[in-house]
Amino acid sequence: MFLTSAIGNLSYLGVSALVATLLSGYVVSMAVYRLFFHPLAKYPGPFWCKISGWPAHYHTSKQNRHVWLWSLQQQYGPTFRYTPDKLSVNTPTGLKEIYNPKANVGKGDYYGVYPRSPEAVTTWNTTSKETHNRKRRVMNNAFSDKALRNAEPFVHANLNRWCDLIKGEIDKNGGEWSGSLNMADWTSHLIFDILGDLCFGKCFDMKEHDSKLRYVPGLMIEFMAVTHPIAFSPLAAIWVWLKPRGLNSLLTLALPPALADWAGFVQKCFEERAKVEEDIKSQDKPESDIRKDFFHYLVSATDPNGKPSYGSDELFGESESLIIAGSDTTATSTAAATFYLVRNPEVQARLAAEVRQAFPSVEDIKGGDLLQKQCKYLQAFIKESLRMSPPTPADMPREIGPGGISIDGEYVPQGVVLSTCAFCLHHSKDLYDEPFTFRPERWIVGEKGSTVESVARADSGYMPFSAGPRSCPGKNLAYLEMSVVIAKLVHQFELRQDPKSGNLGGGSPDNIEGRREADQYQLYDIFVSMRYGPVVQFKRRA
Ligand code: HEM
Repeated sequence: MFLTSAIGNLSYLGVSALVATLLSGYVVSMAVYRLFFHPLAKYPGPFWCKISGWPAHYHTSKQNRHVWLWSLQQQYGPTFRYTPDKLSVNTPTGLKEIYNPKANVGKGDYYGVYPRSPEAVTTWNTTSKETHNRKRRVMNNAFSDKALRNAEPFVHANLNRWCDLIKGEIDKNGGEWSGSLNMADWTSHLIFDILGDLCFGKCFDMKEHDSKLRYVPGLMIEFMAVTHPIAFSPLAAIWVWLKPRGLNSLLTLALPPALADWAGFVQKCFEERAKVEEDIKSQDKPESDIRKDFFHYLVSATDPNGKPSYGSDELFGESESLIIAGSDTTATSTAAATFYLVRNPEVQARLAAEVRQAFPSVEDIKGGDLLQKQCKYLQAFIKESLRMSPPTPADMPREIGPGGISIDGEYVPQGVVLSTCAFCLHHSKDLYDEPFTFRPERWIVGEKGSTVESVARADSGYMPFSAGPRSCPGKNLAYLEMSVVIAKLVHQFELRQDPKSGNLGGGSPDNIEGRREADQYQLYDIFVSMRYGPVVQFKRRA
């Protein structure tokens, strides 16, 4: 009664002053709590990051999240606080303890931002362990050794055609060096085509000069570039809360055109593929006629009652995740590999010699022990490319569950978000000598000072595919693709940087810390990565 009459007597200015005072009080007490009483108060980190998540959001929106985290590691050591409730733990034990099947952690709000509806959650973005177990079993079947053996011919068919197109570029230019080819685009077209074949049983034909689909990778980038900063913003929890309360419907109505086109492309991919499966079944064709692409494993998965496991929204979600996870990552690593080939001619020559000795004819190159175990320098080259430029370069956040967790011997309570960051670990001076120098020999015992201990130390921080139950199921496919692409390239061609392309793709001394090495392939974090160049010319190898 007294309060109502007091408020009734206040002027407009008085009410504003009261609200401002209450708000400031809240902000100040929250800041004091976060600085001095929060469970993460004892960890080092920038002042503003301890009281607010906006500095981290700023660097995310600039696509520099991984580089920024690395610069904090330089300043504060491997373990630091970078938002009020997030701790980055860039140590080999941190990596093991956070990302293992028994760790008391799960995916949280970051991932909850992505699904377009509750039914469209995927293997990648589900926050439920139960749902993940169910989905991951299906995914593991799709990536089994047998499934990969069935998939390999399609990788070669696309790759051989791509190499023929490169030869066409050489011939068009007079038969010696080709014109200048931007490998960010060329590798993207190749890997998208392979993914189309392996996932939906149909190559997208993006590598063909008359392709009408070359705009699609740009749509996907736009989707990630918009969604990733939202998912890492301090408003992510509110966003996730609002999604089933009207936000999803609003987004369906008011989606920016590029994002709507992207959703349309994914929808078309999975509807066309679902129709093929239906047609085959209705025509009672033999089992052997069915292409065992990834989609086949999803569409034929059944629950314990024999009913299809995946509804159409879920199939949409999985298709979208697979296109992004399976194409952009491998395209980035392949573009990065061509960058390191042209920047390191002596490495390129040694690779060519190794591959040509193992496979006298380019047609003989195929996955298996000879390529993937005995070609040691090739495998070291791939590892070094993925170390220097990991395609998912920043943090993979994991939220601690009830009861907390012990990390590097320290107790951290429920609700805190932990992560390691691939770019930080991969550029840690404690694990790698000269971490910004490209040196495949660091992975081979006995070469240029590498010892059993130094290689084991390097391995302990190597995490391009993450680790544990949510690590990448496509890892073996990615290694297979990279191995055959690089082997077939160096077997047939010499590659050189277009002299007129300047330092496209590399770092620059006047850039921010972490982006200053001219010979490091630069990634722009959108959870996966945007990249530019390198611009490469090709010549037939004598
Ligand atoms: C160089 C290539 C690749 C890299 C560096 C890479 C990296 C990763 C990483 C770091 C994760 C963990 C993401 C997280 O914790 O949020 C992941 C998950 C995943 N990747 Fe890959 N990936 C690659 C290729 C592929 C390919 C070729 C496919 C499939 C065609 C694929 C499918 C997936 C899926 C479905 C997940 C979600 C797994 C789960 O949550 O259980 N990836 N990948």
